[in-house]
Amino acid sequence: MVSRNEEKLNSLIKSYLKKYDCCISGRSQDLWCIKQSPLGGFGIFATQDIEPGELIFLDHPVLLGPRYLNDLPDNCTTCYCKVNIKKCNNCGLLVCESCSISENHLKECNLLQKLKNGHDLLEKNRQLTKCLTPLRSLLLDKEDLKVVASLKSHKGSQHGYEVHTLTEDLKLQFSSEEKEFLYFVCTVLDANAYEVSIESCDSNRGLYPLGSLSNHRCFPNVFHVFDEKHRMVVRASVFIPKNTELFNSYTILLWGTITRITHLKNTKHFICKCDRCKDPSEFGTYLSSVKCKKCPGNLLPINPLQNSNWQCDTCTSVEPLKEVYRTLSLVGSVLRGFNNEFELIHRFLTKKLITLVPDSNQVAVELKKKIIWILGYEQGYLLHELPLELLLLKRQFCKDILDILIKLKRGKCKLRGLLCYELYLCTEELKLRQNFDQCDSKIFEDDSKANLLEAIDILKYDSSVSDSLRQKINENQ
Ligand SMILES: C[S@@+](CC[C@H](N)C(=O)[O-])C[C@H]1O[C@@H](n2cnc3c(N)ncnc32)[C@H](O)[C@@H]1O
Repeated sequence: MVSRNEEKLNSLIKSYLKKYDCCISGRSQDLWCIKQSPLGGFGIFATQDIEPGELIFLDHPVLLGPRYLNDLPDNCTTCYCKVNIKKCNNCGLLVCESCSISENHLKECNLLQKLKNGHDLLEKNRQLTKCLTPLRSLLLDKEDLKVVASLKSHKGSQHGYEVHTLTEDLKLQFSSEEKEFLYFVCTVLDANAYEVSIESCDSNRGLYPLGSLSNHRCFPNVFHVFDEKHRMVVRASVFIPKNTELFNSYTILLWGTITRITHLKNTKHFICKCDRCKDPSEFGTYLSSVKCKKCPGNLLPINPLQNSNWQCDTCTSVEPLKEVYRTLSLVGSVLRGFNNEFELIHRFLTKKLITLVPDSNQVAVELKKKIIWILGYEQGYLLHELPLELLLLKRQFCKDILDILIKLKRGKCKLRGLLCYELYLCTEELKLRQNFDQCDSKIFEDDSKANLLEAIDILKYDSSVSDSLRQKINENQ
């Protein structure tokens, strides 16, 4: 990483965004600036009061490509589509018919011809694809290289495994400078890259230079989606007063504190000490809580930032941390075993899980999310086929999770948008089936409209929404 200061970083990032047409039209001044953060390093700050939902910045990926996964889907490595995909006869990368002769693919193909040094890549194309994102850095121009060099990188032997795959498994030949640079890029990607959903699939990662400068808080004040040009669209979740730092979240919002802290420590190498992490009940959500064995109360950590014992919020009895971990890892391991089997999930949730953890525990929430997207989508459970009680169950689970988002002070975010849309679909289906008296029907009508408008507002720039929601968004423009 090159030496950084506020002035250099602001000017570098602003000219980068201008080069890629990411300036927001009609605005005389940016709503953000980069400053030293009290958390260490740099962060992004509001230059004026920002209203909920306001567009704060657009960002272009300086690097974009597949994540390092063994089960990558068969998408075109250039445009990410799934139509007419074939293996390139020269480099082995999967490309669609039109991209096979595109400038972008040909540049990558030529680079690989140079690097492969007589070795055959055709049979190893899956290994190659998962290393493609850092490899693409060898094709960046000088200005973009400067941008990458200005970003934070991680140290440690757990980073840079892609270089090992490229040199040892694929036998690609790099100069020592290229190898060192590739290693650096991998450590920058690990510190900063975002998971990007393209074609409804989350197996891509993108390095967004301005997005990379936002620090983490477990109750973020901004949210982002990716548009059809793969730009990151960052908006305010809540009202953000002038000079406040803008925070993203590097974890899944509905994870409990233990899971978030472990994830942040292992992947981003810091301990978050935000108000949510410090609060035993996580703003009253009880996301990581377990049931007390002695009374109907819930156990909470005495000090969530230390390995403290847990105490019941009702009878005050104390349980050793080891025992709580045992319950949490038991219920967590069951979660991984479920596919989209409604009956099994529902039985486990209502008969077993509920005896071990409160119904807002992160595992219960994860199962409720699974159920919300089985009911209405899986064969045998399409919306019009659902018995009334399952339609009401889906609706209730949407409301339960929306309540948790409110307690977490999350404001607008992608999950809220998706849940509001599911609630809208449930209410429309209920309207079709039931005879309400006039008053009920008015409440239903207002509710349904408000949910649809909220979903449209939150997800209007998101290229990964379903066709039916996209149609509603287009009708509303
Ligand atoms: C994506 S970068 C964020 C920008 C970074 N602060 C910089 O100066 O470039 C991620 C790194 O920022 C730091 N960071 C982010 N959020 C933090 C927080 N809440 N507390 C402490 N450090 C944090 C950690 O070092 C983390 O690995």
